[in-house]
Amino acid sequence: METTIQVPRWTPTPSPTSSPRGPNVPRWAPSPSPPSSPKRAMKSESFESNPPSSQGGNQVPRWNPNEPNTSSPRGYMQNESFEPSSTKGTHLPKWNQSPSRPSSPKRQIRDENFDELEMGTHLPTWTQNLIPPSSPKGAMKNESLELSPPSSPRASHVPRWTPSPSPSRSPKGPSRNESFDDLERGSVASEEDMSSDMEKFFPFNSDSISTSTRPPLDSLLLEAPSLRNLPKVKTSSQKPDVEQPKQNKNNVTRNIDMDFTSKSNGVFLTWKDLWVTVPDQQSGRRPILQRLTGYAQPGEVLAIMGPSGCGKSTLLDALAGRLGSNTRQAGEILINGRKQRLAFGTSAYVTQDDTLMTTLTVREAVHYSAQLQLPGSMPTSAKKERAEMTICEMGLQDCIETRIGGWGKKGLSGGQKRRVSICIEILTRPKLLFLDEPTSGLDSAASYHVMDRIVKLAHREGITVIASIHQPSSEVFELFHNLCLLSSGKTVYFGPASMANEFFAKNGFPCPSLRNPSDHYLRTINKDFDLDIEEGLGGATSTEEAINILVRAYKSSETCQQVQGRVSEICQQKGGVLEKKGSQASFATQCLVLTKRSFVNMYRDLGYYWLRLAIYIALCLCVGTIFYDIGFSYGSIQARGSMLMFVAAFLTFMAIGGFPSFVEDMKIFGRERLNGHYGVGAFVIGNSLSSIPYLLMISLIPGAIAYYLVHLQKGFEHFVYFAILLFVCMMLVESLMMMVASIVPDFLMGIITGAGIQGVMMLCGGFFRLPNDLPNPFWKYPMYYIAFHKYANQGFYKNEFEGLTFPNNQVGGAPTITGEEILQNVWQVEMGYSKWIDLAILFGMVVLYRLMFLGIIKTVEKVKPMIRGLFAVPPEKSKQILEDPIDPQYA
Ligand SMILES: Nc1ncnc2c1ncn2[C@@H]1O[C@H](COP(=O)(O)OP(=O)(O)OP(=O)(O)O)[C@@H](O)[C@H]1O
Repeated sequence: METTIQVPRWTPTPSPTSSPRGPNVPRWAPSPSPPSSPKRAMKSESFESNPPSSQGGNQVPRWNPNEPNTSSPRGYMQNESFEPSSTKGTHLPKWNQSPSRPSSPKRQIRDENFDELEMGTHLPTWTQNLIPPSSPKGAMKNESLELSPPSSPRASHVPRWTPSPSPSRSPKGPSRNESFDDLERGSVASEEDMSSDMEKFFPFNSDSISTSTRPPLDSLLLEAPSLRNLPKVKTSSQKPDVEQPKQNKNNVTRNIDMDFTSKSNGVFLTWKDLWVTVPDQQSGRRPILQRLTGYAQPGEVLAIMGPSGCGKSTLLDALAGRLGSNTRQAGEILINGRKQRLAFGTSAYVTQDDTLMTTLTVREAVHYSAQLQLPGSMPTSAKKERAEMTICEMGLQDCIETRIGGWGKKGLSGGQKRRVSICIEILTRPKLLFLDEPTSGLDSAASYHVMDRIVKLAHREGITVIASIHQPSSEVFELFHNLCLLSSGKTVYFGPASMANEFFAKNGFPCPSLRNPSDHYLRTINKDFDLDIEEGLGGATSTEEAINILVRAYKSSETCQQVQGRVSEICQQKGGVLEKKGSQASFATQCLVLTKRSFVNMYRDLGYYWLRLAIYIALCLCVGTIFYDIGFSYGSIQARGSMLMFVAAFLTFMAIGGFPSFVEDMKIFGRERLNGHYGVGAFVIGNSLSSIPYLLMISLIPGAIAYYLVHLQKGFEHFVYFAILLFVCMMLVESLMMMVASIVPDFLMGIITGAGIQGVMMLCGGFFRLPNDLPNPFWKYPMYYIAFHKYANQGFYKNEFEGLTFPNNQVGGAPTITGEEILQNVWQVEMGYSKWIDLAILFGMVVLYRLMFLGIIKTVEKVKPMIRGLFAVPPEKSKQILEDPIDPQYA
């Protein structure tokens, strides 16, 4: 029987884009020995079936496609018997072990089974390297194999993670079989160019860079001209103008000038000896991050991984300048080698919780965001186009018309919301992108595609991406350039993601065959459940010990030194000052878009105004029927006063009902403000203008019901004044609540605070205690004059009583009493100015309160970093001040 080398159809990764981390250490190492020895082949198998011991971990052999294992039929037989029926179930497929194969009948059978198994999937480009270039049958076989039907139950043996050497880096690449070259020429060329481009600024090993092929959809979406107004990293079609450095695993001493030239607009972020502590009852302060050093650079994705609570989000917050006020930070964070302030438009941050406007559809949310952020010079159609493309990039086209939904009303799923949040932040292609758990809530395929898009975007646009991630699949893990692995705030590993496996293996914790590497790392260093780890040191090592071994090993490793060297290089270079990525839309556009968006939100959110309208109507019907046709008797003087007081105090007090919705708006504002979408001024104007129609509606409809049922003073102008005054009072209460929200962002606490403030104002507003009876100095001066109820009462009273005459029941008095006399003597109203002045004062208070809101936000923005700066500890002192007393050996 003629034996022909066959290439299995099985592909290591689900999509052609996911290939290529060269240096990933394969679980199985086929031929560390001279290829001619049959015994060697057996050796390699026995090595595979028994995971390396801790000592052996240092010597994880690498698969080498260039090392032919040509002459051992026995070797292949051994391989065969070993592989498919193995109870271990964790072996790599045989073909992976034997880059070049001699004639073997068994081989033929085996390969056919694999072909059956994998029919329908495309032959990965790298498998071509297994075919000896001299074999004329290789091409024929490959073609015929495409037709083999799938049936094998061996699917369960398909490994999840394989080394996937990149075709672009294979020395055998050029001799690939013709048919495949035709199929994949474009993508291979692209990969090669991308790879060479990346090599320039990757310090460790150019082999380890993810160089994925670009699917047609992606090129359609991401290469659109409208997406390219930011300076770009060289892409596949562009040749680097600087000669590439030689591929060198430990090459960190590259020309940094070149980095900054080719990425002049990119952001190099470095942190050195970074500590973050929080107050702790027992020990004063507790370290969350301990002496972290690292860097992130343009075009690359740094993944921060570690067990839950290890400090991933804290690291992101520290780097993004968003630490909580109770934290203290020490160490140095530099942007392009300079001390610069982040946040407020210099970077984009997708936080863990999705703060989105729940009433909007996906399309609306992204469109509004595009209009808010993209330059005014860009035509509206181009903005829309970019929004649509970004939605498609994140795979949201099917739910584009679905409302985001939230509390009480289900809309998008958690994973879909995540993607909307990412969409909004990548619209402008920010230079620095922080992603906190970008794949949480996503299935593995969605996670892969989302991360793949982000990696490609980062590469093409020169974006520096730092992402915290919980448990990436092996395919997602392969996409990352660098990995920062934390445990209890300490660095377990920082370096190329592709070399982490080697690091773990070297230090006695090799990743078992077929286990997802990220799973393995997390299992090894998660001490929350303090289980003995299964592998490494024979299962006798506690997690705590394992962490300590790894932390220590990392500190003394060459990788650590390289990282520190790289950080120093970047710091010395002093790159450009970070430009604000913030909105490029004009202030007028921002106001307009925010007004529109807010108006739509208020319209769709029942709790904002519609519920209030219903309750106001009900209340006004109550008032109208209780005080129905109030008349002009002497007793009606008191009744009018009470009814008007209820309107001024209680109807306006009800404006508090919209506070929860406003707090949600504030959260969105907070996120968008920090990411530089717009400023406080635009938000205040947008919110004020959008609420006017609703407040007018609430003032007019319920106001009319109350006014005309009670038969207050006749004359349309009196009703108009009544309605306007009610409207201004409601705006005023909303402004007051805005101020409260800026200080107390929790809605329950905010409502209590707001209600308390209004209660005090009501008390000293001149109704429950007449102005002249209010105790001096506090209640009369200044409280009576501060309380808006004073002006509201006076306005309503003047509007109602002026011009009326009542019978006088008082003994010895005049038969009648005028409205002016009542105002002066009964209600003790200041008569020196007209009711319109009261209205103007109230309107002035609305403006003042909103300005105060603006002032508070601005002040907090300015003062917070100053306070943080005061408490921050310079790097040289950080060690003495914040040294961890619990674990001094690692400090
Ligand atoms: N401002 C703070 N005040 C008090 N403790 C804090 C503060 N910020 C973070 N911590 C604590 O620091 C630890 C790390 O928190 P962090 O949110 O960074 O963890 P994480 O790794 O992102 O976790 P997860 O993956 O679950 O989101 C937690 O124990 C948390 O309670």
